[in-house]
Amino acid sequence: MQLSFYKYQGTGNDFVLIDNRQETFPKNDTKLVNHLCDRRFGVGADGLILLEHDAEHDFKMVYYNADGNESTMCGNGGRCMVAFANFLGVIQNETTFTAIDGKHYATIKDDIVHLQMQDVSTIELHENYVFLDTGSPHHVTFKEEIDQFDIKKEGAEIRYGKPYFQEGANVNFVKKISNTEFRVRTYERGVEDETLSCGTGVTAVAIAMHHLKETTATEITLQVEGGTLQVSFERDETSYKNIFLKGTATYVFKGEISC
Ligand SMILES: N[C@H](CCC[C@H](N)C(=O)O)C(=O)O
Repeated sequence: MQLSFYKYQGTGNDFVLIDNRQETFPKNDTKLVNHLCDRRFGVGADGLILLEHDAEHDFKMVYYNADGNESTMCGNGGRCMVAFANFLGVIQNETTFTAIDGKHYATIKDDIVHLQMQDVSTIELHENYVFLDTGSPHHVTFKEEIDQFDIKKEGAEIRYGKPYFQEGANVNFVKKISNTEFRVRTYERGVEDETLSCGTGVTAVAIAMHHLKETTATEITLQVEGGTLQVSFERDETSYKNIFLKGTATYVFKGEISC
């Protein structure tokens, strides 16, 4: 089978994007998705995302981790899908689309995408970490020596350990830079390694830092390995709302692969 794909990246979190509006992609073929994401035998990516028709909104995104399994919301992938939909002419400069965690409003100008994330009303405070779900599950913990530690080892120990076990969680290590800026490195579930950026992850970090009173800002800059992201939000007495993840989403190349 010949498969056309597009490669996009959002602050270094990279994806194989496929226009599946004709519904020809074998969606249950876990081995195929894993192969396409393989950085030596396939295209290479942190994940694969299908663009499909949606009954109510402009399009639907279906997200798969590099391990081949369909997974929960991908914030950087959502931003790349908005850029892809704009490139295909499916949308102009604003959209509402459907993902596994519900509908998302987004705007695009040049290659900057502002993506609205789901509201967050449950935040678990633990002794040395915070857990919250921003469309994907995130464990957030401080790491002073953020440049000098084995993120794959320490990230995997947390991701597979209690209370996550096989279902897992994404693990975000944070260092405060200022009241409005934090450095984040993320070990991603389903990639089972560090990614250069994690959209739902930096969203979780921004909200956790505000909740812990590490910041009074409601527009926060997150320095990630692959670049810089902004997260803005409003806080009412019960939840975080109007949460936006903002940053570049870039077309890299188009290709054909036989598989
Ligand atoms: N690996 C995540 C999904 C992708 C999250 C990340 N790439 C993002 O940008 O939000 C999980 O299985 O929970």
